Amino acid sequence: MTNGDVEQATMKKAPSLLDLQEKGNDTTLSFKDVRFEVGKKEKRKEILHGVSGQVCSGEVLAILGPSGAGKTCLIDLLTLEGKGGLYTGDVRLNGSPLTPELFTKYCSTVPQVDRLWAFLTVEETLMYTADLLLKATQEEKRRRVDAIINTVGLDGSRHTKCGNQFLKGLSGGQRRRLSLAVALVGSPSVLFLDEPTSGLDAAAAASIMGFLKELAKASNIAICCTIHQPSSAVFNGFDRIMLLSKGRVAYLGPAHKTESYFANIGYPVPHGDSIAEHMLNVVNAEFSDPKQVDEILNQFQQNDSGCNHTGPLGDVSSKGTSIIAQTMTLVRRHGLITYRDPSMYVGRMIMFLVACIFFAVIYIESRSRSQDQVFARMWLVLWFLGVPSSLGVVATYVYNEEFFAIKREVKNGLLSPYSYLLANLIIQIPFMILLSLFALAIPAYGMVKWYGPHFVQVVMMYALTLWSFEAAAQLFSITFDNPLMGMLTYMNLWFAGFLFCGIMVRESDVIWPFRAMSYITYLKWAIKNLVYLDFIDATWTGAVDDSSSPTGFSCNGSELCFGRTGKEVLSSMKATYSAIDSEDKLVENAMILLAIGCAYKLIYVILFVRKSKKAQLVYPIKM
Ligand SMILES: Nc1ncnc2c1ncn2[C@@H]1O[C@H](COP(=O)(O)OP(=O)(O)OP(=O)(O)O)[C@@H](O)[C@H]1O
Repeated sequence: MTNGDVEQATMKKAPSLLDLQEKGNDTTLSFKDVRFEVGKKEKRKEILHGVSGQVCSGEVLAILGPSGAGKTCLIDLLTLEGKGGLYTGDVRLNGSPLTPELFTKYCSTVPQVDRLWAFLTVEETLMYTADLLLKATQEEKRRRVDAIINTVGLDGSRHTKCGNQFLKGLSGGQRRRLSLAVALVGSPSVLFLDEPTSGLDAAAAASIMGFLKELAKASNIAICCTIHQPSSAVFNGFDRIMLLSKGRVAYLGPAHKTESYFANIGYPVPHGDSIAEHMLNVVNAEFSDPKQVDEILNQFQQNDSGCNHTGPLGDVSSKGTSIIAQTMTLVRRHGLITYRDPSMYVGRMIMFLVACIFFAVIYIESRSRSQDQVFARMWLVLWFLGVPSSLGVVATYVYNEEFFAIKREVKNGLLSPYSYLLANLIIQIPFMILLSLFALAIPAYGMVKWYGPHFVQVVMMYALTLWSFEAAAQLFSITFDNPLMGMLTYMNLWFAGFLFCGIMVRESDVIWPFRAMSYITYLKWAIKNLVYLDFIDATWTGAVDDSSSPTGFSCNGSELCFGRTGKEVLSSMKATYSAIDSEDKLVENAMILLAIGCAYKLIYVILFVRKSKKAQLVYPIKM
């Protein structure tokens, strides 16, 4: 028995979403004379040339067309998802202009690229979605999730992780079905799917289209999808189609009337060809006669009466949980993901431990705290701080991926960006302390004997440094869409921090405006405090009282002579490294570091909220 058979078999037993017969109110998404143009002045190019149509509840509208016809641009416009360019026209939901708020309440999207949480199973993914979205008892949510799993035929895979390129999990088709299942949790009135059959074999594609048709009817949902190259079986799953070519409508109407329409305008389907294949061929501007394509486009008369519902939209009172409830769910969800996914923290913990043990072995002689090991000990602090903090670059990548998944959830009304930011902070802080313990406990305190009584202060200062770097990593993770750009910027910041930390070059030797870097680098403030805490109260060997020396001590003729006490050693070091503090400035330094970290975090929060809520508005037509 194959997986599919098991799924089919189980489908018969449990109730499906279609059996629940939750019929929403009648809905019409209408769009009139929508246009999309890019470029300015003489480079201006119109891509959608006044497209009109509508999607009604209970039916599936498929947007078809050859490559470059404008399908993605149209679905982007309808889902307020554009990426640059000017969108104009009139898009309405039951007569009201479609705003981002209305979209979040009543619509849901299934993007072409599945943005699933790789380390969660099918069941966990849907249960967390239900927890985030629905005001219902656990039992009600469980029942709904079970029905959805059964509906999309994933019962046999309910405990399989979603997976990604590194983790084996669901197959491509199963991932598509899970993305659809996630979108169904909130019972949307309008469902948009971008290429729902991409990556599926012919049978799976036909089955998903058949299911969508049934779902549209059973739940009274308006479904709008783009399809690249439908097979005959897939084509039969559409109620209505909109055929696009060169950004214009070549046909809009019932799918079953397509064949007669093309025959009437002089393009009958040749014997043996499928209607889907034929119509895509005759409107293909790149591979057919352009005059023929223009003729077909000019012949089309918009007379699709369709529906025109203007009544109230569906009841959404059972949707939308409080920010606190969402935060708690997200803490549980991301706690579990963090536990399972080594890329964010667990991998770094191991790398911190290994890297710091390596440095401790290399600098093992510095445990003697003798005069000739003073600088070695300071360098060790720098390595302990510098190398682990550079690994924050991993976070830049991971947060970038996470952002796009969260953005999708914000768009589909699952959560507020503030809940995510709060949950992230709640998880981040203990992990920063854990990371610090991995970096310091064995290597620093076990191996090179850092000054024990200051353990807690050192760990806290170290955790604060890591948190500040993490804030920068988060900011750069969303500054650019491309994670590589964020990673490069993070590494630049880190290198600048290393250069201007007060050890490599004297602050006073650096010309302005570069000197400003030494004030905003994290490492400088962290090194000051960590060196101070390890040095100040420890006893140093090799120096003895010497009343004949102006310093009051000497080292049996050795030139490497820093002092007997921590204070003397730090004062001597300060002559070479102005960044070293011999006075207690622990609180001041920590506060400066915290302020820099908070500044990065604040910019991150502002950018995150703006970007995650960003919607491409469709402007009214210019008169
Ligand atoms: N921002 C943009 N700037 C310039 N041209 C654009 C932009 N966005 C889309 N286009 C152009 O508009 C046309 C329609 O693009 P669109 O992605 O909507 O096609 P499509 O029908 O979805 O094609 P495919 O099936 O191959 O994905 C293409 O020629 C594309 O190059």
